[in-house]
Amino acid sequence: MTENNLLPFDGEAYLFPQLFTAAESDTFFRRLQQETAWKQEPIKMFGKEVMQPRLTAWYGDADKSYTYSGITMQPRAWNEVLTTIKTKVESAAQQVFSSALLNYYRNGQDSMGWHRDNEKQLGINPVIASVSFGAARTFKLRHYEKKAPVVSLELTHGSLLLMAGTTQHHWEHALPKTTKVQEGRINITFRKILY
Ligand SMILES: O=C(O)CCC(=O)C(=O)O
Ligand SMILES: [Fe+2]
Repeated sequence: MTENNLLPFDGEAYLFPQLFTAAESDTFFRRLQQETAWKQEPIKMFGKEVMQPRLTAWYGDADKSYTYSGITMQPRAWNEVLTTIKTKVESAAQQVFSSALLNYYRNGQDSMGWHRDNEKQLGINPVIASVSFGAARTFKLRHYEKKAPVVSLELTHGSLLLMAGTTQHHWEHALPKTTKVQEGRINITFRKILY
């Protein structure tokens, strides 16, 4: 990997700030916003059902369903725009993906809490490829056991973040709420589901 590792120890994270040009990214944002089957899903939090603070959709190879934060998602078939993005991401990541979780953060009040992408279905040291379009948002990683240090990144329009190695064991990540952003952001995390 020619990019610099952003994590000081216990994992790997690499940022490609401009995998896609601004013009490509504008088109992808608009198409993903319009063509995706967005839904707001409930999630169990301390035994209570609450709505997730974002819209989501799950796409992927037909034989790979996925359980994420307690919800099992049936994948929709890859469409043209996702296939185009996936092909470019696979060549940057040097790895093939089976599935994609799409997240639509409608504004700065939409968010994702601290978690690790450590489901057994992803294997021991998964590569997670995270592409962002639309409003730039701050993404945070922090060491899981120590809750520090915190590494903050700006995920800008057309960027790719790769998390690899032992990151999902030792680091958790989040997309915090912010009052500074009024515009939407669409994120796609490509994953490889093994079974
Ligand atoms: O929106 C982001 O950048 C984070 C998404 C994420 O962590 C996930 O889908 O697991
Ligand atoms: Fe995640």
